[in-house]
Amino acid sequence: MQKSHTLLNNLRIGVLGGSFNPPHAGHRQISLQGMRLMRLDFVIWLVTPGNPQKNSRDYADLTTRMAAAQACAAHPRILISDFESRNGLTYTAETLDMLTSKYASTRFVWMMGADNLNSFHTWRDWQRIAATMPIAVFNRPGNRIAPLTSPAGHALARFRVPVARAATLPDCEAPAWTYFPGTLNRESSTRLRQTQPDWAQTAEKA
Ligand SMILES: Nc1ncnc2c1ncn2[C@@H]1O[C@H](COP(=O)(O)OP(=O)(O)OP(=O)(O)O)[C@@H](O)[C@H]1O
Ligand SMILES: O=C(O)c1ccc[n+]([C@@H]2O[C@H](COP(=O)([O-])O)[C@@H](O)[C@H]2O)c1
Repeated sequence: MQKSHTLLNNLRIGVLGGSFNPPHAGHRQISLQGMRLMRLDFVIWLVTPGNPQKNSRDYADLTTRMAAAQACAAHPRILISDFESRNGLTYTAETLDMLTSKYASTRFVWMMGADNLNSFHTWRDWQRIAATMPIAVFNRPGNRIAPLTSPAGHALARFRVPVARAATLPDCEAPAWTYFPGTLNRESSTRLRQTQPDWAQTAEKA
């Protein structure tokens, strides 16, 4: 009992926050890539009740996005969570504070696409986020160079851990981050909303 409890406490978990409106192959691909290269036990898709910088009236409801995420992930080590809505959270800084205080011995890594590193300096308390847990940034078409020279990329440059040492990232003291140039996935929720405008109704019926 004691042994399995200790094992649980030392899990390595990637946290991929997102709107998932709808979820897609790009989310799955970076989750599997992150899992493999950082030796993560699990990746949690943290389905946001609403990105504080987006208009949540444009979203499908949380239950629909969660169900679609479950169907899209279809992987025993990708977990879908409504942690933010259950705890009345929308800002990532607050979410990560609560996660790290609730699960003090879990090694968390915040995961995001390169487009979000470009705008990271506009997030509330972004420096506190960077000081809370290591960050994994995944390349995305159209974002090859800009993220590294973005205000946050620039400010955090000296804390960058080379991708060759990505397996150590979950063990690093924050701030620490790795940029994964890896396989690019062109999928986006924006494109899917255009090509499959009735995706939410389909997900609700499934
Ligand atoms: N194809 C992709 N490659 C790398 N990262 C991605 C990709 N798609 C999404 N992400 C990242 O996954 C996280 C959640 O993304 P989100 O749910 O907003 O999907 P999205 O495709 O970016 O949506 P939208 O097109 O509506 O902005 C974000 O950090 C985003 O950068
Ligand atoms: O906390 C913030 O200020 C903040 C600003 C923009 C985005 N976020 C979070 O970033 C994650 C990715 O958002 P999105 O909409 O690009 O999927 C999601 O968890 C959002 O809540 C957080």
